[in-house]
Amino acid sequence: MLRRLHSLPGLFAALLIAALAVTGAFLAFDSIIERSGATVPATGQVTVAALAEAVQLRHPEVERIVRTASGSVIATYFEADLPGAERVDPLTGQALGPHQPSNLTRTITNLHRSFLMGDAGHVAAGLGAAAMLVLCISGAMLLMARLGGWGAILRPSRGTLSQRLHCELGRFALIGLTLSALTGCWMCLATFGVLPDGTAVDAAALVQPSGGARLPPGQLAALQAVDLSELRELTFPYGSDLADGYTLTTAQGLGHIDAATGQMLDFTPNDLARQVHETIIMLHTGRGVWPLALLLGLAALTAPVLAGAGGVIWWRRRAALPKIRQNVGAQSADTIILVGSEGNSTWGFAVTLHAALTKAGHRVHAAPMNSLAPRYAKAERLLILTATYGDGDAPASARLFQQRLERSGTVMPVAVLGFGDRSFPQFCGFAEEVAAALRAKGWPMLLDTWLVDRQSAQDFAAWGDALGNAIGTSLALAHVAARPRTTALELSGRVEYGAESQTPTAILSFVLPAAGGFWQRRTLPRFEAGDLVGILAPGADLPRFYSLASASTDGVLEICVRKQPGGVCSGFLHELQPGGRIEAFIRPNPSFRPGRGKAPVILIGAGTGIGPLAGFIRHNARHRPMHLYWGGRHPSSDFLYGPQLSQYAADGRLTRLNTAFSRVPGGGYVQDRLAADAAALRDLVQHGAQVMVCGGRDMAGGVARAFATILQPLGLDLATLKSEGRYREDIY
Ligand SMILES: Cc1cc2nc3c(=O)[nH]c(=O)nc-3n(C[C@H](O)[C@H](O)[C@H](O)COP(=O)(O)O)c2cc1C
Repeated sequence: MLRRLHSLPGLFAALLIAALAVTGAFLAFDSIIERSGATVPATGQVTVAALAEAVQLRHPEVERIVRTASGSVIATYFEADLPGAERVDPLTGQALGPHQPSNLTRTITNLHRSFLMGDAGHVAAGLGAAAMLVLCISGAMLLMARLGGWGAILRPSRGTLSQRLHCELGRFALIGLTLSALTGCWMCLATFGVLPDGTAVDAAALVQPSGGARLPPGQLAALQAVDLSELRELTFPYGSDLADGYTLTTAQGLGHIDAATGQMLDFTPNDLARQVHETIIMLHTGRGVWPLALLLGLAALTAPVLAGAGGVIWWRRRAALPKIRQNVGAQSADTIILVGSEGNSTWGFAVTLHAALTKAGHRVHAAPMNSLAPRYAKAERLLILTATYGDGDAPASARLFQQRLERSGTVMPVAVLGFGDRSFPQFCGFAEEVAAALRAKGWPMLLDTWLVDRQSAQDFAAWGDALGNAIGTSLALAHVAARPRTTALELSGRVEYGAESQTPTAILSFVLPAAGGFWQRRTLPRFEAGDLVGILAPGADLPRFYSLASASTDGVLEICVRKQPGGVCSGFLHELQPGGRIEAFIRPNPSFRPGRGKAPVILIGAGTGIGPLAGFIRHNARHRPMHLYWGGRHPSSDFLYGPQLSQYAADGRLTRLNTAFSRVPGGGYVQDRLAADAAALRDLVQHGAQVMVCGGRDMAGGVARAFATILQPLGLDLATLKSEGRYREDIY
């Protein structure tokens, strides 16, 4: 709901808001420029009386003196019956030059207020401000949910470039945009009289002027008592009409002054509505308060970029979701299917289940797990299908589920089906965690938690039978996995290692095959080091995933593959000769990338885990401190990337290389090197270092234990570091 609330007005109002924001930014910077060019006397330095006298000496037929919010003083007058206007030096009352309001500023002001369309435009601008307010509030809540609460407001954001851009800019501009939107709504409502603006009506003076001979303005006591900084506008008495007096508008109110006695005849102070309205205008425009104008202007400039990045995120999310036919609304469905997926294969199973239940006469709603609603009006059961990622962690579309479950007020029979891979120790760990959380909240279980290994269609069909029995509907779940869309790549080079230690390992480089036709891809799909490539070996239904050691900007797709005993895909890749082809697709892995900034990075890996770590170092063009701890068997047979690492250390991309070889006399493992370097590592952590671990499960376990010990004296633990995104793992 929150996401929809954030994306729908975002999409509809993107153009409207972008126009308001760009024009608003122009006006904010325009006011800063005007302010920087204006001379502003100190309080107490100049009285309105002195200025009025100086101006009238030069222009006997002066009509009005106006002081703008930016501090500029403008005088209007008649000379030989022709109207004139000039800018006035507030210190001396001397002319600074003719006053020529900029046409551009006027046009942009009107564009900003009403899109040059009168009342209809005012309404559109008001709706734009309202949409922006909804976006700011829903965006702030989404941001908090993403970062992990208000306490984590400064935590670095993660995700794709557009997600990070949207988060970081949104966080920077939140206060400015919210202020602009809120005050913009207020001003629009005030324009149409829905809210009071307390506009003072200049009625004639309540007390009649004496009608005597006029004194020079410099001698009028009521004007002598007003400091220039208080002035808004001073209207001079008309021509020779002795019954006419001065009208003075100040920050406090409006009064009339007898031109002969210099006495204030009456004074109407601004009422509360006027004071509030003026404060709102100041908060909206930043006029007179240049740091606020700067904040508002910069915040407004981010709005078009936020809209663009938000649009990309929305489009990607939409494109990634499978199209489900006859997906009933959440509040009308009798069966809710919630899906936790990262690579979308679980969605394929959900579609099969949805179709079977719909065919059996149920009204079914399917959605990501993150969309768990606080209540469902008609639902009789909830079916959760979820994959597991990381080391027993939630997939992307389920990260908010447990938080939402905590707040949910609903309870109904539920069944959890886990999707995972038995080669991971936390087999379907997240599904088990979700089932336990539901039980703890008192949700009755329709079935025990079932687990599906490696997307097995048989496991799924068996669960379908059990579910059918439990709900009294016969379900035949025949799932045929959709083959991912792949790109053909050609092996361009291989470097082999590990022959002596009986661990054949190869660094394989792939390129696009030479163009074979107009329709063939000409550039590599986009990826970064640390992303995953799924490779479908000939005849295999399921892809094997490898961490990428290169980025697409390198022009090659590079992976490190160790030959597994009996491994279909690793065997196929090791047999592949230059020119041989693979079918591959990219799976972004944004959670395994060095965070932004200059903080040091501690890279830890063993064996082929060096792949993405070497990629990170290769792309460390800014020479941010990078410390590599890597473990292998023997330096002469399997020192992967040995020559490149020496090169990186020499040119400054790698700060320190620490290797541990297990098959040399007195050798050890990478965690031993960490323990020996505990003090230096603690120092790096204290300087904000991020730790990135890549490699096999046993190594990762040993590293985690070693690091927990290293952190202890700092009063830190791994869980804290992980929650801050400073301890990231890519384990296989
Ligand atoms: C990087 C990565 C980490 C994984 N971690 C686990 C895990 O800890 N436990 C598990 O059972 N399966 C794990 N898996 C396997 C996935 O859960 C499994 O392939 C699932 O079917 C993927 O579903 P999806 O395509 O809908 O995301 C992992 C897969 C990948 C690519």
